Amino acid sequence: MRRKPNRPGIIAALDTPRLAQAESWAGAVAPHVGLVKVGLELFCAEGLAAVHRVARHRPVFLDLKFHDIPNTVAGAVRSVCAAKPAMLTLHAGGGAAMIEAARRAAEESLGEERPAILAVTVLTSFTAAGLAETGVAGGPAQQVLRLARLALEAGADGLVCSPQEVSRLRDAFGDAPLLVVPGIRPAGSAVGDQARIATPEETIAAGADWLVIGRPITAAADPGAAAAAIAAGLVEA
Ligand SMILES: O=c1ccn([C@@H]2O[C@H](COP(=O)(O)O)[C@@H](O)[C@H]2O)c(=O)[nH]1
Repeated sequence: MRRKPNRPGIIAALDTPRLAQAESWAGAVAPHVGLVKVGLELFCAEGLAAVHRVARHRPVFLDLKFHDIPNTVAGAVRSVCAAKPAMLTLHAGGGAAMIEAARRAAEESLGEERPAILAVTVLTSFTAAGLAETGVAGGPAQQVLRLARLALEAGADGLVCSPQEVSRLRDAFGDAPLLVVPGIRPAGSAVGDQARIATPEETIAAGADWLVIGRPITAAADPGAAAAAIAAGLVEA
């Protein structure tokens, strides 16, 4: 299982349906990032082949956000373990039994080499109002803490949360959980569909382990240079 990084790092999100594009980005950013992300867009187009191919550049954060009955999620985890991702995600809202089944399946598939199991708490695109529309009152921070406790008690190795919950999670759960954080926007970059955001430096200062960064890198004229600039900012921070 992938342990905590020696220092906080970047996961570059390769969000494209084209494997050739993903490989080109992976090659360009590899010197500046710790992992590359394969998400739904690339996986639905190219499947496990994409994980094998981009893993030639950096270890893979497989962000498919499983959310189904425990037996189905366990089967999905066994299937993706064939490509040996370093980390995979599921929705904490799938419940304790689902998370326990996922961890067991990963352990049975790969033993010590298993991927870290990360539980997605509240998507970074949610505002408090949007979350209330789904029937969750009390706001994102409260719901993130509730789901984080459930997920960690069920055996998750870490959490996916927004930059705005990182320090509260550290206060509540200490240093041990891996905190993997999207919703990162360097000063001046387009916010897009993200809602709960912060800069890379603010997020590291709050206690994140990994920053998941997509469009601020991949939409840049030179993705390698964009990743290098963000990484340099983190070293200074
Ligand atoms: O709550 C979440 C969980 C996952 N993501 C993923 O992170 C990247 C962010 O990309 P940007 O282009 O930097 O917005 C993307 O792949 C999401 O699927 C997230 O944003 N929020």
